[in-house]
Amino acid sequence: MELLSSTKVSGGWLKRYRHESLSVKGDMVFAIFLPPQAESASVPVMYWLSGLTCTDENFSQKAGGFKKAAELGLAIVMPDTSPRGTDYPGEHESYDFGSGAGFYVNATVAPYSNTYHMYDYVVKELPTLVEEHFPVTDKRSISGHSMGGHGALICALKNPGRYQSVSAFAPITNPTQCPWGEKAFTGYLGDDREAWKAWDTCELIATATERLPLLVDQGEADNFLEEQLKPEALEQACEKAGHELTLRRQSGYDHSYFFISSFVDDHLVHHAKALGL
Ligand SMILES: CC(=O)Oc1ccc2c(C)cc(=O)oc2c1
Repeated sequence: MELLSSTKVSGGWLKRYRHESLSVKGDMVFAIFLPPQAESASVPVMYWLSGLTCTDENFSQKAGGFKKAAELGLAIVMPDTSPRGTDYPGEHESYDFGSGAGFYVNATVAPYSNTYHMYDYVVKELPTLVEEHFPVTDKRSISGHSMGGHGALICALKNPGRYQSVSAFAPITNPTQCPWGEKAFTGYLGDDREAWKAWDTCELIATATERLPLLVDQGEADNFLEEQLKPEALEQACEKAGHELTLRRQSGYDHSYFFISSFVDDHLVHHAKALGL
């Protein structure tokens, strides 16, 4: 692992690293915020999954979450949103597919299947690395925004026992039924729509064996609300399965990090409680 930068913030430290990833067969960059408590004890971790076009840096620079995380004694790990450094057909042509748009799935269609294994990376490889090298416990929570909200929800639903809590900001709730999801899943998973269901929150809710309560914030002035995000589909799936959902529709808020920064403290407190802080 190569340390790229180390910055003191809110009494803790924000560090960025580059490392060689086996899951994506190439270098990946991630950031970790270590609260002041990590100087004398191991602390639990919240994984933050960012959305389309983002990198490990968006949460650090725009969410404003480190003051509360420092107060709570919570580490935050922020991975990148896709593998980098390849040049597959279509990889750099649009904001919603390829580079910066890994969708937190394991691609099965060539050439993306060679390296686009963001699910394995964020669920297994990165936590193993983080727990080996930093003063953190194996108590984990997961959250994210938009494409990353979808990622957080599927990672939790597909891995009972792995996370203590899950939350999301404006998540893509039903990717098999919206344009962003249909485009990404076709490119990464192929034409068999049945295979897509293993990566769709609304489908996974029906068969979830663990019933972690979901906390979701959604801005009502979000331009992507009706066509892409579909919170009502999540509401219906949760209602049908008897899965606890706190869906907060926030009046006037859009899809930006201004929205995230307005409610990030609530999510951090939600995770801290579940993590026993
Ligand atoms: C920094 C920032 O604003 O990030 C951002 C902007 C737009 C989007 C969209 C449209 C989708 C998504 O998944 O993430 C995302 C993130």
